[in-house]
Amino acid sequence: MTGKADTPGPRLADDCFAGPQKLLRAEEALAAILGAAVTVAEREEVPVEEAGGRVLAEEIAAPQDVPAFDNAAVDGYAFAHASLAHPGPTRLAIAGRAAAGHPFEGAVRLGEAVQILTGAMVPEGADTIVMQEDVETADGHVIVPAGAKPGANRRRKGEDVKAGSVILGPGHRMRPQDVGAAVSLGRGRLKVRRRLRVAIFSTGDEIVPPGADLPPGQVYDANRPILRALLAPLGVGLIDLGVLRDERGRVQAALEDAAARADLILTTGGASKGAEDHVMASVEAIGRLHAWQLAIKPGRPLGMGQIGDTVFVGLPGNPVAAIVCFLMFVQPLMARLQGETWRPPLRVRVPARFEMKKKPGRREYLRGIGVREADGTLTGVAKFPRDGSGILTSLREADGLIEVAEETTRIAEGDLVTFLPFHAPGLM
Ligand SMILES: Nc1nc2c(c(=O)[nH]1)N[C@H]1C(S)=C(S)[C@@H](COP(=O)(O)OP(=O)(O)OC[C@H]3O[C@@H](n4cnc5c(N)ncnc54)[C@H](O)[C@@H]3O)O[C@H]1N2
Ligand code: MOO
Repeated sequence: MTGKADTPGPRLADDCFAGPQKLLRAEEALAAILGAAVTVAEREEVPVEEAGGRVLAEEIAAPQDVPAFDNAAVDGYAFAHASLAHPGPTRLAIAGRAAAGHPFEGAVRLGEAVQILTGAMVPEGADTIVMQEDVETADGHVIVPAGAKPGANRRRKGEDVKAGSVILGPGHRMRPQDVGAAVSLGRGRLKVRRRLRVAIFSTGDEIVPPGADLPPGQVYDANRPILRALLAPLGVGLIDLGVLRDERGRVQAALEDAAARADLILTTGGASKGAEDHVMASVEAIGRLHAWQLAIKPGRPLGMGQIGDTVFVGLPGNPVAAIVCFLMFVQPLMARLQGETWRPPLRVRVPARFEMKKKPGRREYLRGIGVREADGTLTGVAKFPRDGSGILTSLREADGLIEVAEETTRIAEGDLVTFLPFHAPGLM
């Protein structure tokens, strides 16, 4: 089912993440990532029922109008508007019935009406429909009140989609409404990009797998399960290599294995400058590595590299920094690798319900708590009081990130700040 690669040749330019040696601004880092990464996921075909969440790899055009015929928007009576007396009401003879899937055979003549159900084809000769609740019937006749507008309650052929129009294009991640639209155009199968293969593992002599005993000085491997949870909604093929002992030979073998099987390798920890780290050293030995220092907080160190055609990202070890860097840099990278059109996340401007001072030169991602009225209306954003990048509580309590620009040095209560909500609970 997997199509042949449609991106022949090297997938990545050699040394594509080479960047300047100074602190990289967030937008420079993003531009470098978007500029270097190319689509690696081949096309494949899936039944439309399984296309939800997949990245479309073709244009979807309408071969015919949707709806394909004029139909009733309500249960009621269909007739020619020209039949109505002025001023009304008008008594029309009921000539038959049209139900969804069971059209009325024949034409509706002047002075006649046809009983019609929602979704049924509007019979020839009729152009207007009145709701069942608005009429009276007796002796095989319907009494239509005055005031029906011509064309009332009629859904027109092509009013949803016109024949020939292109409704979706390559790079679009299919949402439920897109799946429905594709089906309504007659599609049974869709060309999509195959799932990205993503390998993850954790290293660190202090890292202990979930659920194990915790000796003094050790910490649980929270980052790998965090990465899995971050990757789950993106629908990837996951290669979880677990927690690796911090030993050069093992780490290098794991990286070689991962590079042979995955499009992307994600690790956390050991990303900071000068770290005695086998992961970074191994990537350097068998591929290329650039130790980026980003002008952002949290999340300064970011290892960007490649092993053959496989992209390597070494996220910072502190969990908050790892998550922020995943959201801001890995998601756009994955979009690129999968041929998905990347769009910047939604940024809303809301009044600050906090104040702060900051040094210029660095972009900060504060953890934001939406201030909401009882009905959910957002009226401002508060900041979680503690900023440490090891304080996972800050993200657990947060509804999103507050993005504070590099040049900003002070935020006063009521100033408009940029808020990036994690998601709109309960909606698509
Ligand atoms: N002298 C310097 N020290 C540090 C710098 C620096 O530039 N110079 N940068 C700081 C910043 S900012 C960050 S972020 C961290 C990032 O360091 P690493 O990516 O090298 O990460 P580690 O040192 O390995 O670990 C940091 C922290 O995260 C914990 N960790 C690591 N892996 C996991 C895991 N799988 N699950 C849960 N927690 C994990 C680890 O125990 C450490 O507490 O460096 C600063 N220092
Ligand atoms: O990158 Mo670090 O997040 O500030 O601890």
